[in-house]
Amino acid sequence: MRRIIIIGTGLIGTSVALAMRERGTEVLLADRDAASLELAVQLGAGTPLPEDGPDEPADLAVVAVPPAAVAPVLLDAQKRGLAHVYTDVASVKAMPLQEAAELGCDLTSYVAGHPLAGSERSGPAAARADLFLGRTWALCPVEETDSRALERVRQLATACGARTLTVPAAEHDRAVALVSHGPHVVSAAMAARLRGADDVALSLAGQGVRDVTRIAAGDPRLWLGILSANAGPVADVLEEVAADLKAAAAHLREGGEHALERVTDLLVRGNAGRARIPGKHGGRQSRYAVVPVLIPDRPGELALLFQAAGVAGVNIEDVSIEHSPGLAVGVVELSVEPEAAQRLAAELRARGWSVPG
Ligand SMILES: NC(=O)c1ccc[n+]([C@@H]2O[C@H](COP(=O)([O-])OP(=O)(O)OC[C@H]3O[C@@H](n4cnc5c(N)ncnc54)[C@H](O)[C@@H]3O)[C@@H](O)[C@H]2O)c1
Ligand SMILES: O=C(O)C(=O)C[C@]1(C(=O)O)C=C[C@@H](O)C=C1
Repeated sequence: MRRIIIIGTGLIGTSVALAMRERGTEVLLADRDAASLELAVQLGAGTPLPEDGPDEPADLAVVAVPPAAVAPVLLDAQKRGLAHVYTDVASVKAMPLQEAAELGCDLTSYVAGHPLAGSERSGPAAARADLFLGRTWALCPVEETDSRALERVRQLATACGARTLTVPAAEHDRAVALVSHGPHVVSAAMAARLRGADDVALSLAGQGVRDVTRIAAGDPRLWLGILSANAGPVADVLEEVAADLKAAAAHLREGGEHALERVTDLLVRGNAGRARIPGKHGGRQSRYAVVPVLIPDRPGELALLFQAAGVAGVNIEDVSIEHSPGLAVGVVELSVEPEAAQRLAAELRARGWSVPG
């Protein structure tokens, strides 16, 4: 694709833009929020879409705004003739499709889409070009959809490193209620218990509670829009989870062999369900190697670490810090090109850093 337009330069829109820029596609960006647009431009995601549109329609326009804004933004883009083909990335599909039809959008050139990749963070600062690598990208064509439009959106997903799954919108929404929207609410319910947690409990927080609550950090406004647009299927999942939790609580209070067997049954069913999730721990594939470094909790340590990487001539592509409150050390994970990982580890060890593995 020669040129695409991204409307909505948040986490997903900017990530698509960065992925396509890496492949040499020209990207024109628009967002109603001037600061988001400016940051996306500074990150190298593309150039601002001129007020009066492009000189000729782009190959594709990606509408990357919250679910409730998809149909009106699509209608406006189509009226302005911004592109030949349009897609969106919203986490629900039936509602935007229905609203697009009601507003009189052209459904032949619009392919509803949803990349199953994201983050608990929002905005362009959290965007990354490799966000979609190895992930599934759902496409929900309708009867009216032009097959060439479908093919073009499939090309976009493939160019971003994802594999596509074509699925009817209603089926998509029921499926994501189970694998994405329900889990979000469950995570929020557990994380909400921590609001009143005391210092002892918080200092005992390990990886388990971090894993279970990571997605609870997501933007409540965006998530309310997602959940309310998929209310019935999400409520079905939550009722089943609630029934399991209620039964587990009752059996634990009751105690005794029989009751505890019922708790074991839930844990075993949990093992079986978890084992069915495809892929390596469901995690994002990355093209980078990760070098873990133990780092003392002292001012200036990170600066020294980055300086050592500079001396080794290694570019740090990404960095994350695992740090438990009150502990004197943390683990910094440096993401680097695979061929640079050994060189970096050797340089850091030579300078006295502890690099496990
Ligand atoms: N966050 C995730 O993990 C994730 C994953 C897959 C899909 N999605 C979907 O992607 C879409 C965007 O989510 P995000 O996480 O990138 O959100 P975000 O908040 O990071 O970005 C949304 C952007 O859309 C802009 N915007 C809102 N209304 C607009 C309008 N009318 N015109 C132009 N710009 C407008 C906002 O200013 C913002 O910059 C949502 O539909 C969401 O359901 C999110
Ligand atoms: O990894 C995360 O942080 C996400 O929440 C991503 C996630 C998901 O549930 O998998 C969340 C919502 C999107 O619609 C797609 C992906």
